[in-house]
Amino acid sequence: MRETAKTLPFACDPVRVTQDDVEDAIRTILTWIGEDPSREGLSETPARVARAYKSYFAGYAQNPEDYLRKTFEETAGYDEMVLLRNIPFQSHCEHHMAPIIGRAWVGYVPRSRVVGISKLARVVEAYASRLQIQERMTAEIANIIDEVLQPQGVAVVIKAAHHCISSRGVKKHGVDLTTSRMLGCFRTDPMSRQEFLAMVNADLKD
Ligand SMILES: Nc1nc2c(ncn2[C@@H]2O[C@H](COP(=O)(O)OP(=O)(O)OP(=O)(O)O)[C@@H](O)[C@H]2O)c(=O)[nH]1
Ligand SMILES: [Zn+2]
Repeated sequence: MRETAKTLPFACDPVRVTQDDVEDAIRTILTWIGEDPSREGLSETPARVARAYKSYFAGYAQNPEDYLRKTFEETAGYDEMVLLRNIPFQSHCEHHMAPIIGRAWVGYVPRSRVVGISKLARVVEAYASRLQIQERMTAEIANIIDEVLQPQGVAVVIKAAHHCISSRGVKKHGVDLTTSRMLGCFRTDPMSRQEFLAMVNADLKD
């Protein structure tokens, strides 16, 4: 019987997949596209690709919740919107493993505690460093901030270009996908929503 991902001994157990297994898989792909994996220029490529994948998908080893655990309460009662704008990210689509290159806007209205602003970007980074569809990534970022910080509201907008529709398939360049998730006051209060979207739109005009 031909070995498939299901019959291989390491199936579904990432701990048992070795660097050698990954390099073999890359050599298989190189052969399949018509290359000679043993030629000089490609001899180190399987190891490089394995390292690159570790980096692209570092988010599987991260728990985004952890980034939001440390909060600051001495805010003098600050209860207006906190908005981190234009957060660049790169991800990969789960259908083609092709790059998704985009920007995120993450806003929230604190109840009593605020989080270090770098942590909002770290949450984006952790979810982006996994195979994604943009809708899920958008929801995951908003949901985790809502769960851990329990703010008055959370709003997330993501605008991204999907290379799977530009470099292959339908081959449409210059097309972006915009997604948003509004929770709490951003969902129920049109003024909060408008204030947030006005800032996003101002950035999108730049
Ligand atoms: N909703 C959504 N779709 C995505 C995202 N990234 C990629 N896709 C789409 O996922 C779909 C996968 O569709 P399939 O028909 O199974 O794959 P395919 O035959 O490669 O499709 P084509 O890209 O049209 O060639 C494609 O329409 C992609 O454009 C995303 O973040 N969200
Ligand atoms: Zn895709």
